[in-house]
Amino acid sequence: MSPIRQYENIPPFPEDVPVADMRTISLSNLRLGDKVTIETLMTSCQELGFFMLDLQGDATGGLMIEETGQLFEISKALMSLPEEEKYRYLHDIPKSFLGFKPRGHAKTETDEPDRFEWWNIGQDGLMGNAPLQPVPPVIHSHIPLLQSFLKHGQDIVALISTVLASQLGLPPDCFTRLQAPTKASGTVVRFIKAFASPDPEDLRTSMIHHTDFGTITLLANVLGGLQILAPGKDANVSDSWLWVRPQPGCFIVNLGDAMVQWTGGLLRSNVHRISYAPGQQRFVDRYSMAILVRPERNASMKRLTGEGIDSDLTAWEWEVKQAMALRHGGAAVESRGGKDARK
Ligand SMILES: O=C(O)CCC(=O)C(=O)O
Ligand SMILES: [Fe+2]
Repeated sequence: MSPIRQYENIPPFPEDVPVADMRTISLSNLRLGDKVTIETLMTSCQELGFFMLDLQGDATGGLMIEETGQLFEISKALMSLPEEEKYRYLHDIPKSFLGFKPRGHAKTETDEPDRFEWWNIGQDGLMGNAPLQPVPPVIHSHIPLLQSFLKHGQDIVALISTVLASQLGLPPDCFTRLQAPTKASGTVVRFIKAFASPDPEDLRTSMIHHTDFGTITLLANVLGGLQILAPGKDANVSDSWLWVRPQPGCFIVNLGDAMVQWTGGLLRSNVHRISYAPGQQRFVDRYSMAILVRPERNASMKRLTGEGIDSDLTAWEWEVKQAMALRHGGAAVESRGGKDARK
């Protein structure tokens, strides 16, 4: 999503790039149980695994629009800290994914260094499930804001999870009870800075193609740069990648691999990446922010419906395995689950 004022004073998203045809779901209509909205949600989660969630007109959504605007400012201050200060909060993979990931610590698909930084703030510390991770003062002074943003996000994720479970004929709480915010998990609030790409000779990817490995991701961005792999297309062909046009007042929502696993492939997690931003936007640093919800650490990854192979791993074991593949450039280039769009 993006608070409307973030769209001021940035170069425009160009009109002449191929964009993904993403459906927009009204949060307010979803909450009201509107039949068409629910069906659209279900279809989006089966065919693309991505949709736009319009927060406007919903009380919680409105608060999140405000909070996102404030958090973007905090993210800029955070990422502008001196390098040596940021390194004091370096993540400790695979023991912990929390904290700062410097530029170049992962690879792109061409085996070159990535060009983004992120900073993961764990839900456990924010919820009091665990001591708060070490954070610099710019974050420490805004913990209540982060907590409020996270709680509102949890509310939205629970709503989506419940609707999807019901549509699949499962107990409505079957997903929410595997991702209770009060239980230890790998859920994070993530601040991302993808660096400007002014050099026309160097337009490599910022963040390698991947699928998210949790359940549901809520993403806020303002500049373009996010690309999704068109269903059925080859990741190695550049035409297969579609830009996502950020929409003011909307979150981009996508499903992760845990949802595919639990539903035996009935729902889809789609490959995506951060490319350079399109048009004149590539001359500007790009900030994005996400809540990446993961199952509880000890949640079973056993299938709840559908067909396919069960997993005996716990959610935490599963995530570590996937994160290591991502770090070494061996990330999945295939979307998982779902069904092809009707022609
Ligand atoms: O910043 C973005 O647009 C996408 C980030 C992303 O895919 C991730 O953090 O998993
Ligand atoms: Fe992602």
